[in-house]
Amino acid sequence: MVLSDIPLPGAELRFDPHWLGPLEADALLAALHAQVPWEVHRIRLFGREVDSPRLSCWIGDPEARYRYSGTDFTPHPWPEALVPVRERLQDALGVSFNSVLTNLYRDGSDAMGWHSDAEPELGPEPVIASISLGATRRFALKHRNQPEQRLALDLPHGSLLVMSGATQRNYRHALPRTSRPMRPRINLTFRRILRG
Ligand SMILES: O=C(O)CCC(=O)C(=O)O
Ligand SMILES: [Fe+2]
Repeated sequence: MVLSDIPLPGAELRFDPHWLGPLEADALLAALHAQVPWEVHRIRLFGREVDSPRLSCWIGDPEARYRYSGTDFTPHPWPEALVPVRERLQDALGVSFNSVLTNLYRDGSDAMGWHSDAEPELGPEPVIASISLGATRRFALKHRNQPEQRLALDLPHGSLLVMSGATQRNYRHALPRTSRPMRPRINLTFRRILRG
């Protein structure tokens, strides 16, 4: 496992395209597909409540309650398949994570719009560890007020992207939809909720 820095002014990004081996990644994808109680979360869009264009599940320790897109989530318990993944991430990064937001993008029309993970309960400089499984999708970052500062990064099966430092304060990110045929993709964003 090799995490390399990705240079982007005002951000702190580390990336390993092969954090999980292909067989490990296959097994995790299959287990999560089966074990996670996938839900359609409601999000606020231009002042209206709509279904989000993906399936999601909020997982975490019991005290890790979280407000996301205007909704309060009580976490689901950790599925067995995620227990060793959390341990390995914590050992590798020296950070303890008490929750993970899982998203299932069923095909290329499932997506996530521009946002930053800057909720107050994550603290001022959160470490967010993002594992991708399944289809390779393009992840985009753009600076809040310097439009020339932007980055697009393909996130392959088994990859790990770590966002930390001022990344959430300075940048928004998104997972755009695509018209190309896409198999399903699962993304896991491990987080630490500071107050219970
Ligand atoms: O699916 C992705 O790669 C991004 C997910 C994300 O930004 C989030 O869960 O906050
Ligand atoms: Fe995010």
